[in-house]
Amino acid sequence: MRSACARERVDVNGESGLQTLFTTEWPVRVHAHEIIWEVDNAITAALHLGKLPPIRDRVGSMQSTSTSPTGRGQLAAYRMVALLHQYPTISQSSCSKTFAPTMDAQEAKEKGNAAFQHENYFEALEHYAEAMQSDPTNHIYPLNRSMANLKLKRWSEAEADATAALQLSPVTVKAYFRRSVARREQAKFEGARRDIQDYMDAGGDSKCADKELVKISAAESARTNESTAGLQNMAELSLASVADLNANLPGGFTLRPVNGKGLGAFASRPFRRGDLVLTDPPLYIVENPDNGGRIHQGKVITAVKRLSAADKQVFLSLMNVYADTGRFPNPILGIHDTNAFQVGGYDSALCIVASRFNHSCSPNARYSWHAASGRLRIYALRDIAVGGELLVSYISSRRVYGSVFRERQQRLSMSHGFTCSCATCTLPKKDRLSSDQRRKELTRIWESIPYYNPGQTADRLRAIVRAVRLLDEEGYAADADDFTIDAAGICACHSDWASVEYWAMKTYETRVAEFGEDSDRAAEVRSLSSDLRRHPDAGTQRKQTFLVRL
Ligand SMILES: C[S@@+](CC[C@H](N)C(=O)[O-])C[C@H]1O[C@@H](n2cnc3c(N)ncnc32)[C@H](O)[C@@H]1O
Repeated sequence: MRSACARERVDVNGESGLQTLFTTEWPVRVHAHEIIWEVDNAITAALHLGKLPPIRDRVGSMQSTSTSPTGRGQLAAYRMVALLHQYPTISQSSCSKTFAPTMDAQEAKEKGNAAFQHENYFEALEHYAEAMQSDPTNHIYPLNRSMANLKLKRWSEAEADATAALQLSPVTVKAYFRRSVARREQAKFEGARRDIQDYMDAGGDSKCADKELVKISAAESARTNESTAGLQNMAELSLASVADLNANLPGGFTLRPVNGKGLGAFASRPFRRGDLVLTDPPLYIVENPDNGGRIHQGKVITAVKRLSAADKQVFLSLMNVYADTGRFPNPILGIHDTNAFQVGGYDSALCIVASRFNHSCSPNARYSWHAASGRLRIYALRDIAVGGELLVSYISSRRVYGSVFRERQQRLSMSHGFTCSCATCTLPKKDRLSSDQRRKELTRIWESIPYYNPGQTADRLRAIVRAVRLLDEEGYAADADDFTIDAAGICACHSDWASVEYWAMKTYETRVAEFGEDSDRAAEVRSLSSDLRRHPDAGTQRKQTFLVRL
């Protein structure tokens, strides 16, 4: 064990304390928590002494040269670097503020504790989040929030909070324990066991540790016996939670874990192009400011707070892709942003079941808002066999089929917070380049269409045919109507009524299959052929018959 004398030195002078820490030959039996305790202490002292910058430099250089024979000194160094990253901009004058929790934070924590005692875990989450915002240096707030998240079975959030508590204070025994539970529930057994080891190293209760290790082993063997295909990849939800979710689905598909994407929806019956897969009433709808560029945070929070307890629970079971990023300190906003659909112009709606559908850059299904019934619908864009994943596109038509791999990756990462791993984005390089070529050509055609002069109408129609074929080759089963509607219009200018009929019918069929017969989009083109006959541009060009067809 370390001598009391060394510990005193750490207490009074962060810098020399650290020097002691990293130049001492550590006996093998020294526990990690002791080193970490020292490191934590040294940082505190350094902050008070205003000696943070020299310590930061020193740790940087010591990281790779720790003298600990057990490797634990190195672990401590890494944790220390993590800790220092929390304070990169702290000036000497702000040190005391950093370590003196504000009244607001304390008050929020107490409100959180009161809510927790009354089993209002959801409310507790919010108070702890407020406390964390007012005082991001106090490990107790994320620690408490991790417990509230455990009660709500929000395992990945509980794990993230426990990690945050440990980054702020690496000897928080409870945080190791809570993180182990959260990891066990997510089937991260190795991490869960490591946490229990750290829990014991940090002085945790050995009986509790033993019980938890038994639970980890039981969960692991239950999982090994689990025969359902795909469950091996499950990282977000426990088996029981997935079963609960499946019990409440409308039919036609089930939810299953998909590698690296959380859950996804898989067909449990065959679908034909145009079949209605789902009609989903929103939990809530909020108006977004600035034409949908940003979410209206206050309105979202109010809408969620007004939900029934059961609906709140369902809401909280949804994915929060921002949980570990700090982009949305309030998890409500992170969940909303991950899952909400833009509907009816610039509003956003949260639909529980539809939210489980993953994105593809070559989707086989599409969501559309049916304003008359106030429901979000999902239609099959292609025939889908039993077992196929139902995939929608989260970004609008031309932005998907007209964008190459890199542009789509960037767009989805910026606007939706994830790196797309759909089948198109993970094609082997050669095939991906071909896909990029097709999408570039689609953009070129789209941009060139308005510039064909009246003498080149046959070429314009041929370009439209080429575009529809490219969509098909690309496995992109939507949006042919973007092109066919133009073909109908241009044929009307030349009074080619047979062609108008043909292209108008193609456009209508697409809209019916993709949005439903009773949709506004289908209604817009239902009488396209007769509308075009009356259109002011009809017959304005030399009469001509075109035989260009798909
Ligand atoms: C609306 S949720 C979809 C359902 C989600 N998979 C679940 O488990 O609840 C959106 C999240 O799913 C994941 N996801 C969906 N499509 C994806 C894709 N093509 N590639 C990678 N992750 C995807 C991302 O984490 C994204 O933030």
